[in-house]
Amino acid sequence: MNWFSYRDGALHAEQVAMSRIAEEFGTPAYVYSRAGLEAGYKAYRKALHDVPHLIAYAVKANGNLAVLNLLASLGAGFDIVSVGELERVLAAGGDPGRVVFSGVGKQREEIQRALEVGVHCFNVESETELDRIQQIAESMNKQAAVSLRVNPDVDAQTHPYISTGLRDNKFGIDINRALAVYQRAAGMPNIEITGVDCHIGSQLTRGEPFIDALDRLLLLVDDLQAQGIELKHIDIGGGLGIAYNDETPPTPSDYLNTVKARLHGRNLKLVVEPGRSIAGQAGILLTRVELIKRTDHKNFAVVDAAMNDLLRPSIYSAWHGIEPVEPDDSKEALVCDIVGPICETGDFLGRDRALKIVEGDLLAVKSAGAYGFGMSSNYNSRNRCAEIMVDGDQAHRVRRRETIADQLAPESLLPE
Ligand SMILES: Cc1ncc(COP(=O)(O)O)c(C=O)c1O
Ligand SMILES: N[C@@H](CCCC[NH3+])C(=O)O
Repeated sequence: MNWFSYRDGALHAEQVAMSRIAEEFGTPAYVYSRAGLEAGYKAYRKALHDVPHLIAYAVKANGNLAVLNLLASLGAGFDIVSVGELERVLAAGGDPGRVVFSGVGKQREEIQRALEVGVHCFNVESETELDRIQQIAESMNKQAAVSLRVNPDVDAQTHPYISTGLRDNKFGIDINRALAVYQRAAGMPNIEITGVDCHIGSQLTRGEPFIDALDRLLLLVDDLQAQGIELKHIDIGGGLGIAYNDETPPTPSDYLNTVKARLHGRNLKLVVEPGRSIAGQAGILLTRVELIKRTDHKNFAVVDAAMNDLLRPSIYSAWHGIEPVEPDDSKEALVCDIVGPICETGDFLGRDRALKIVEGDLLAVKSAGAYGFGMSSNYNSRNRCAEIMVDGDQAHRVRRRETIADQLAPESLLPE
C-alpha cells in the first residue's frame, strides 16, 4: 500500500499535490505522509494487540524529529544505535524506558548517558561490551538491564551488505557461546538479565529465515531456563521487507501470527524493531529534471537529486520506482538513466527507465521514507534537502533545506 496516489492528473500525498510542494518548498525534497507512517505503525500494533509487546521503531530508518514525535505519540518505543539517536528520541518526546540500545561499538559515554536516562535495555553484542556495561553501571551505582544479541548463523537471503545474522557478520554473540555468556552475566552485580535479542538483516522478503532464527533462539531460552536464568522478553529485531518493485514480503500480521504461534505458552514479552516496514512506503523523494542529455548510445535525465540525497541505488543497486508527478501521455517516452549532478558514475537513482518526460518535469522516487534522508550527506558540498510532512490537506516543512552557509559555519581554519 502506498499513500501517494494520482488524482486530477497529478501525484498527491493525501490531499496535497506534489507540484504545490515543489513550488512552496523547492526540490529536491523528501515528502512523508503522516497517514502512511501511522498506518505503518498501526499494522504492528494491531498484529500484537493480544500479547505483551514493545514496538521499538528503528530510528536509523528515518530519524526526523516529527516522525519520531508522531510515533512516540502513538505509543512507540525506539531501537537506537547511538547517543545521537537517543537524544533525538528524547527531543521528540519519546520515553527512554521504551528504548532498546543496539550496536556493536557502544562507547563509554553512550552507555553512561543511556544508564542516566534509564533505557529499557542494552542489546549487548559482545562479551567486551558486557564487561564495559558492568563497569560503568557499577561506577554509577546503577543496575543495567541487558539482553544479549545472539548471532544465530541464519542466512537472511537479502543483500549481503545488510545481512547481519551470519556468523561471518560482525553482529551479535555466537549462539554457541551465548549460554556461557549469560552465565557470566548472571554473576555480575550490576547487570540485570532481561531478555534475548536477534536481528538477522534488513529487507527480508521471505518469512522462513525469521522463523529459523526464532526457533534457534527458543532452544537457547529453554537451555537458559534449565540453568535457572529466566528471561522477561524476546526481541526478534526488525528486517521485514517492503515491495520496492515486485517483491512480495509477508505482511506484519502474517509474519507476527507465525511468531506468536511459536511463542504461545511462554511468558515472554515480544519486542520488535521494525524500521523500513513502518516508514519505507510513507515517503518519496521529489526531484526535478534539470536537463536531458542525449548521446548516440544512451540518454540521461539529469535531475536535481543525487546519490548524496538517496544512496541506496548506488551502494546496493537498489531499485526504486520513479514516476513523473504529472503523467502526460502526449510526451514521447525516453529510455534513460536518471542521474544526479555528482561526479561519480555510481550517482544514479534509476537505470534504463522509459519515462515520458521533458526538462523541468517533476519526478517522484518512491518507497524512500526509510534509509533515504537518514543516509544522505553533503558529498560534493551539496546541501542536504528539506523534509516535508503531509497531514491531510496541509504540508509542513519538518526540516529546512540546508544552505551553503550551514556547511561553512562549522568549519575552522588553521590559526595564522
Ligand atoms: C539492530 C537493528 N534493529 C532493527 C533494524 C531495522 O531494520 P529494518 O529497517 O529492516 O526493519 C536494524 C537495521 O537493519 C538493525 O540493525
Ligand atoms: N541502509 C539499508 C538498511 C540497513 C539496515 C540497518 N541495519 C538500506 O537502505 O536498505
